[in-house]
Amino acid sequence: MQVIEHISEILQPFHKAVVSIGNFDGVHKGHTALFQRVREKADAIGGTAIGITFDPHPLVVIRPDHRPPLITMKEQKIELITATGMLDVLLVLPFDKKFATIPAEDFIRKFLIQTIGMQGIIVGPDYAFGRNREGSIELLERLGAELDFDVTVPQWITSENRHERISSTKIREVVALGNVEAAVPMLGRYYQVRGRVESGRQRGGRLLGFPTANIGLQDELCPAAGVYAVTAETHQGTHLGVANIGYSPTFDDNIFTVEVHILDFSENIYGKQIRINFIQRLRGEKKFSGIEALSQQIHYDIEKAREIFNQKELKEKP
Ligand SMILES: Cc1cc2nc3c(=O)[nH]c(=O)nc-3n(C[C@H](O)[C@H](O)[C@H](O)COP(=O)(O)O)c2cc1C
Ligand SMILES: Nc1ncnc2c1ncn2[C@@H]1O[C@H](COP(=O)(O)OP(=O)(O)OP(=O)(O)O)[C@@H](O)[C@H]1O
Repeated sequence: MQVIEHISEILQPFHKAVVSIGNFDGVHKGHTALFQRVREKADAIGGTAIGITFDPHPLVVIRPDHRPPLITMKEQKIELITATGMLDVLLVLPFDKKFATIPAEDFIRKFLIQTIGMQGIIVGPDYAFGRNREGSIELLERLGAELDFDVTVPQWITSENRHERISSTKIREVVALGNVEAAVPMLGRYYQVRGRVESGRQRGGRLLGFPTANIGLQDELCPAAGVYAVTAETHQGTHLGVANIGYSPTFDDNIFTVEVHILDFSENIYGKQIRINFIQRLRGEKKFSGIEALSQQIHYDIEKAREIFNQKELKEKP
């Protein structure tokens, strides 16, 4: 899949472009179903399957106070879309204030038709884009009749054990509440955060007997404070672990951290990028009477996490 991040890189329209447009935050099962339809339609007409997304997320520019925490940062989003194997091209359009003022009709005529060469578009049932959400399905259908492109609106994709439709919003809600398990059927994978290992307060190893890698997050969605069974991906592979998110109330410094104790692991990974996959929430954070009580509880947490891993046979990368 070719990834294009600047419009100037598009030198001529694509051959019979079939496109889908969206933020695609999380690249959830609803999004992958759309990509599948784009692939099928492109194959049917011998065309090019194209995804169009934006960077940063439009709300960061339009309503920064309402910007959602992201399920996937740009790098992971591109990786996941690539991994679907369904698209030929992904356009990641730089989104800024000027871009936000383009009327939807101009965007369709000048960009989608003239620049991209669009012959078909596939969007979900509520989709609308552009200034004031003018780029509605009705507008697409009207211009499709005039300019000769097809508009396909598939049914909502709902998750197997829930009756509501899958959406980035719903995934953010459940993860923010710590219900990371509920995100799995919607994402088709575990919820993951990525970050660089920063130095912590040096208490974990020395005082508690459980060294932890502290992770610096950027704009990603952080699961609710608490303790989780996780896997951690390092340069050495995938390991089992227990993560703690919160303020470590047993100590009084009141600093928010995301940290993971990787089981059976003693490498120095300061400064390295790691990825944490959230399998299950074990409990909320608690204030303990002292270091010994906390340390004992972490032993129990690890036992519980090992049981969960064994049940799920999660020795390898999920
Ligand atoms: C699995 C696990 C569970 C934890 N649970 C709690 C907790 O319930 N309450 C608490 O105050 N700290 C908890 N901690 C955080 C420790 O207090 C923290 O790891 C310690 O302060 C070390 O911090 P440092 O890595 O910055 O040195 C937990 C840590 C881990 C790894
Ligand atoms: N469950 C779904 N089934 C089918 N299409 C979907 C589904 N969810 C989103 N889409 C479609 O995917 C495209 C991208 O949508 P978008 O990035 O806004 O995702 P979203 O999950 O609706 O996000 P949000 O919850 O933040 O609005 C749109 O055409 C949208 O209608």
